[in-house]
Amino acid sequence: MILLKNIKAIPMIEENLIYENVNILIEGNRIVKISKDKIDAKDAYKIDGTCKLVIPGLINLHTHLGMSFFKNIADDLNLMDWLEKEIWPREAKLTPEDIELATKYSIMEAIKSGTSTLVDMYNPSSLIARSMEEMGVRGLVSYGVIDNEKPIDEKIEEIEEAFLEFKDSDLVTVNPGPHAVYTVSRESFIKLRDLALKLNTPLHIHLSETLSEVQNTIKEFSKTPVEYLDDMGIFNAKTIAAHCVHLEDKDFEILAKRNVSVAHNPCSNLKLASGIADVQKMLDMGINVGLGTDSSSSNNNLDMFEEMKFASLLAKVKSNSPTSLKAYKVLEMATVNGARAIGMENELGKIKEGFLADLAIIDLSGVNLNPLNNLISCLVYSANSSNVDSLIVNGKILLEGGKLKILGQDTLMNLANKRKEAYK
Ligand SMILES: N[C@@H](CCSC[C@H]1O[C@@H](n2cnc3c(=O)[nH]cnc32)[C@H](O)[C@@H]1O)C(=O)O
Ligand SMILES: [Zn+2]
Repeated sequence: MILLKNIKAIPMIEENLIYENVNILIEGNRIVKISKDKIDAKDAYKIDGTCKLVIPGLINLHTHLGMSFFKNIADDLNLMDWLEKEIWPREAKLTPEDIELATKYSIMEAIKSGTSTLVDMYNPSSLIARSMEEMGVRGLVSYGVIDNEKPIDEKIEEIEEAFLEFKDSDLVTVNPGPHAVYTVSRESFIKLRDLALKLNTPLHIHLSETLSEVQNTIKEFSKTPVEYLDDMGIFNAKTIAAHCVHLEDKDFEILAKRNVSVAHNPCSNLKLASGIADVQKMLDMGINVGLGTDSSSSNNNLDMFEEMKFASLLAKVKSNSPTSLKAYKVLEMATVNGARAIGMENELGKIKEGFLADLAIIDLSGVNLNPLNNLISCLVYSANSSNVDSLIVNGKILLEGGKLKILGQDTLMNLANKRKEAYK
């Protein structure tokens, strides 16, 4: 049992609602009681909430955890130059041991920035899922598929095996992740969709990220990437589509009608000069939009606070209106909407009795956060990951007082700095 005592909370159950002073009891992996009155729980581990704020753990809806060795070595390029000239040749050399180390490094970075759930796209899935379990975070582990020499049927077998291996896991689910329309054939797309339907998992893809992706697809198939996938029935599976930067009006309509969730990655889109997604329009049309960082090689960190601020500021410029994407809406993207995208909206993304105990605690004493006025604005416009004090995932404390409770931070950092040399 864990008891958070006298803490401020943003429960994300009603716009702008703040609990000024509450007690929250966690039993097992759930929040069991939230009360203004004293909660008696003698045996509980107590966390003093003085000068602290608790929010739902953040949900990073799109990332590639295995890419942390490539941070800050392939900057200032557009997507295809970055992938083809710099990233794919290096990824071809990555050993499974190094993918594990890079993944754990990224998970550490995520934990320290208040992220409790990660939606990843990489492989091998069983290794990534195991790394998430070992470090205690929640995740959707999408097996990234790019068509190559390895037959698609073999990959499908691997995905199914990994899915079954983690079927009973409290933390992770394995699912298919066809990379994009320019790397995956029609036949593979359909097989991976059928697999997602069979396993009852989401499908995770990159979609309409750059103008050239859209132009090439129109040239080849006389359809936008969104239309091309829709005509194939891909969105029959519950889809998480990363980016959606270049959409035509009919594309917005298709995404809304087919209940596709979008993972918005503002920093990566800016850094690769892909463009600015029209998030306000998506939200206005009822499209579920969450927030992701993409990898730490195109971002170049996994700080969801930075991502929230960029999302809000960019939406204002994009729609030429400062009232676009107000702070509370961005916070929703990083919590409630992320939970909806992975089908967990009834137990994740809010601070509510019965919900899973995934909570991030912010230390409100930071100089950058004070003088303290509106707590919601403070989180989105003033905070960064260094203000994260603690993280609880599935009822377990992973970070406390800014310190990792599990794997040694120094050990991971030293190992990663040594191994990165192999990929320069
Ligand atoms: N190499 C794997 C597939 C990995 S899927 C994930 C892929 O997405 C790539 N990636 C990372 N960020 C982006 C992005 O923003 N757009 C498109 N691809 C990306 C990443 O480099 C990686 O190759 C295989 O075929 O077995
Ligand atoms: Zn990506």
